[in-house]
Amino acid sequence: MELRRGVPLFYQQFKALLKKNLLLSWRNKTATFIQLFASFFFILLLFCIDKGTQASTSHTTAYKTVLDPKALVSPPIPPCEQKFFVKRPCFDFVWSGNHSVRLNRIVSSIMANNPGRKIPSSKVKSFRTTEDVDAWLLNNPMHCPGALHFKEINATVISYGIQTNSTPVRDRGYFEDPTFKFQIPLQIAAEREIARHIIGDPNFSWVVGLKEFPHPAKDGFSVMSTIAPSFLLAFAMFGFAMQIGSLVVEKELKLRQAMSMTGLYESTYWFSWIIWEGILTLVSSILLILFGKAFQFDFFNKNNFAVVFLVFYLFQLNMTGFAFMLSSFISKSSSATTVGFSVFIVGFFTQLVTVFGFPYDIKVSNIARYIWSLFPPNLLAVAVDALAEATATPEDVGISWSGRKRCADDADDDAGDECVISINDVYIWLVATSFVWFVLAIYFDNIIPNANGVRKSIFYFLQPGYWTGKGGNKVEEGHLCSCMGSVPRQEYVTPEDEDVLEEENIVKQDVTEGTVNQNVAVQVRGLVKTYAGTMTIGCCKCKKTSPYHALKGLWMNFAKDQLFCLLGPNGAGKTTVINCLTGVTPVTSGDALIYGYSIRSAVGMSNIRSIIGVCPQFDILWDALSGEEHLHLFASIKGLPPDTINSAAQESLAKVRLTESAKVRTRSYSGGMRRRLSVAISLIGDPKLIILDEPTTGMDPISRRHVWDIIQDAKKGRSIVLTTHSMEEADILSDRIGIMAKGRLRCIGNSIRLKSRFGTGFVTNVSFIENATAQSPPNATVDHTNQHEDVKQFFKDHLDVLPAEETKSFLTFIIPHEKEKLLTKFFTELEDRQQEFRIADIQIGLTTLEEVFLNIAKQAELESAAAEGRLVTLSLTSGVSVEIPVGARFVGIPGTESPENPRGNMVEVYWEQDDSGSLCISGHSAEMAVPPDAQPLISAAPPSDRNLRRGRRPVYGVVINPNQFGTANS
Ligand SMILES: Nc1ncnc2c1ncn2[C@@H]1O[C@H](COP(=O)(O)OP(=O)(O)OP(=O)(O)O)[C@@H](O)[C@H]1O
Repeated sequence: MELRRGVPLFYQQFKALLKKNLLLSWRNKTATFIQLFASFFFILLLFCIDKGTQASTSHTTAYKTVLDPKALVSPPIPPCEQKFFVKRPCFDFVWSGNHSVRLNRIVSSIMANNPGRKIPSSKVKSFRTTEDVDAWLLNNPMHCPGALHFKEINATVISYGIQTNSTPVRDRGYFEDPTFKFQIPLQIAAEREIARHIIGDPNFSWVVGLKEFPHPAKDGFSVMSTIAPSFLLAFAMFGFAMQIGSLVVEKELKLRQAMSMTGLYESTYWFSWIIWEGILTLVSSILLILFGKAFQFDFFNKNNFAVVFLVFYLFQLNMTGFAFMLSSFISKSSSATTVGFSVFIVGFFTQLVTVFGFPYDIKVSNIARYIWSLFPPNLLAVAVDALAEATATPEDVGISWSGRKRCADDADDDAGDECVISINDVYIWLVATSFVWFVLAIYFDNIIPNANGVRKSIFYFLQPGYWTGKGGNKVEEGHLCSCMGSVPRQEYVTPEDEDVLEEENIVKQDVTEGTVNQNVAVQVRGLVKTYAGTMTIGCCKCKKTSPYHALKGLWMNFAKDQLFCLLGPNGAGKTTVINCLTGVTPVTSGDALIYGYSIRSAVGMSNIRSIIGVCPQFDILWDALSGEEHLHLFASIKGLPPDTINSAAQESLAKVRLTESAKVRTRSYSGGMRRRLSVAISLIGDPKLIILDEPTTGMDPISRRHVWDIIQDAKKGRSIVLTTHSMEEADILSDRIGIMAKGRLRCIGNSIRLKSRFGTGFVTNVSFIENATAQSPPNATVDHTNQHEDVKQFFKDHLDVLPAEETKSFLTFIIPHEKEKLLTKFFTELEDRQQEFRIADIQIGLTTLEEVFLNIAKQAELESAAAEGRLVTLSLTSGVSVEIPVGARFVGIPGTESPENPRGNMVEVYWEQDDSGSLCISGHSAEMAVPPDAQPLISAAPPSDRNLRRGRRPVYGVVINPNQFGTANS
């Protein structure tokens, strides 16, 4: 099948990724809804705050333009209850001068003639003198808003004085004005009634009108310029945190790595995200303005639509770039909210500062302004402030499209030269910094180590190969701020195993002759992978790790049309081999050719990606996508022609028996189904090489057998590299097996060869005639012991072996390979005596692959322990403890020498591997005399004994070379 390449592939991948983003957003409806519609809630909040603010200033016309002020005509004395926070019982007024009859009459008239309301006598309190009133007011604060003090001078003159309660009392945000509310009505009433009394005309009157000045509206508290920037920033934070989360999740779950392994262009990846986020921000910006208009904000109604839209759209786009850049530094998606919140908090304060005028003022240096403008919330604040200013009063008309280039103060001639930034300048800043964020996002993404600790050099973009696509993909490992320790060269070690050596020589011959073997799918040429030790300098500590040789020089061929199985204990290096072959991790030295393409070349790797299918060790799937959608996505990324994608996906699903669950989201898949889908993804596009890293892990036996069938089927016409911990799987599926341990290939060959070379020998099961009693007289007892003893003796006499396992009905013997020549004759004779020994059946077979595996793993562990010189304490049954090297078999015990036994005693130590594969002592033999011909190999004591310095004196065993004496070594 011809796969797409170049621009058509870019477009196909772009469409597939856009569809994936659309599906993920659609499936994650709550988050998407919040991202798009959060503006509604913030606009609603702004509306409520605006209404609240208007209510709190409704008593004053200061914030309104007053052109034709209305007069307040002869205001009445208000009831005392209208005084803020008055205490009951309260009085509308108190007065002094009650000893005078005339004055009493005047006050009665004030009460009776109060416009609109007669004042009852219970609401007025009289005193004789001014001092009495003062004493009462002092003792009864807040019980009365005003006092009148009358004095009769003569028949035609009555003087009066007024007192008001001027304690500043605030209610719902504003202070009561005692002059207008209480003093002036009292004054008008007193003067009116005194005049009527003196003139003697009860209807004498005049009209007093109280009017404010006509005035322009005062600049007051503007919700849009003060609170709105923070609110709009908070609204943008939803999208911001989600964008970081989406990018980091794909990184964290290695989804991006899986797509890259399938051949995804880096440019497509970024482009698809930018376009998708661009669409979301476009919609949310339009919705924001529509909601603003719906709530009748002048800010949205009077300013030109395009002017306001561009502010919010460019700001949100800028925040997207900012989010992309920050996501490079974050490795856990759970941190996205924290980062979003932190940016909001910082933005909140810097916006406050911006609204107060810093640094967008002619007096502040340009440098400060440029630095300040790098933080997107500040640009939003300055733009929103300008737009709010332009619609602050009813007379303001807002900013038109053509007016976007004018500074807010330009209209004001006096302050015209003060303005430093127009809305148009904000646009330019937002566009320019968005571009910077996107470029930095790609740059940091390349130079900050990915989930596998791989990154590019900090100057990678200066390499011409990066731009031409030839060799510019060189990657490094380790953290940016880590000082890489020097990587020691991996010394060449000649393989001990003859098959491994032969394989190595075959590959080396190809390398020397420069030939590419046409029968070989993958040729591994001296692959070395060393994870460099790093020294990370933290704030208070320095963490140092030493280099680790994960692969120590692998030479092998994986033939075409064959399944090669890589086995090995945990940490052997299997996944590292796969990661090197798939370009996930760079190789330290050596190379590998996959169908002739080198994994070390960028061009080679891009060709390799189109011909391989990979099933990674852990399922790399989007929970919200279905099995079918996964296959469509990966098929598109791979470059399958669009008209074949659906059929290829259906075929792959059918192969792994997931057709019925094709439309079910993988969140609902069982572990086995997820694994099968991963296998299906690796099969899509008919790859020439399939790499399966533990494909059946976690599967039940039925699913496992089914996947084996799939693999058997897939073997036809292509090569498969399989790693597994299931020996049964390896035995059934493999054409060839390589067992690795500690980064080296330990053996290679087909299953039978490995078993015969590395197994302990032939397993022979002898089963006895069951229910022998049935053929014996009823009360006769069959002596199993005798039966068994005879057979045991027969094996002992002829092959010198004892049973490895014994039950009532069978005996199991392991016959070493060396005895192979004796076997034909031995079994013929045993069969002849079958009746005599009452043997029902004799079965003979090779030892299992598992045993081979365990032997190889144990051998590797022993070698490594010996090389590292690790010590462990052997506690003897005699009570003595000796320090011995891990893996030592025969150990002489110091202090057991005697005149009769001058060489002392030794024990044979039995080793086993614990769950983690490390060697541990399982027991030891009885003490025996060290044979005279045995040679001590080494003393376990290290040259400088730290324990001695601590005052303890450990006993060190003497390792004895088992080859130096005959009997013990058998
Ligand atoms: N990025 C890394 N940095 C340092 N050491 C690493 C890194 N990745 C792997 N290793 C080490 O390399 C060794 C080989 O690891 P690898 O994953 O290849 O083993 P494996 O044979 O696949 O094991 P398993 O069967 O558990 O998957 C291990 O000791 C591992 O700790």
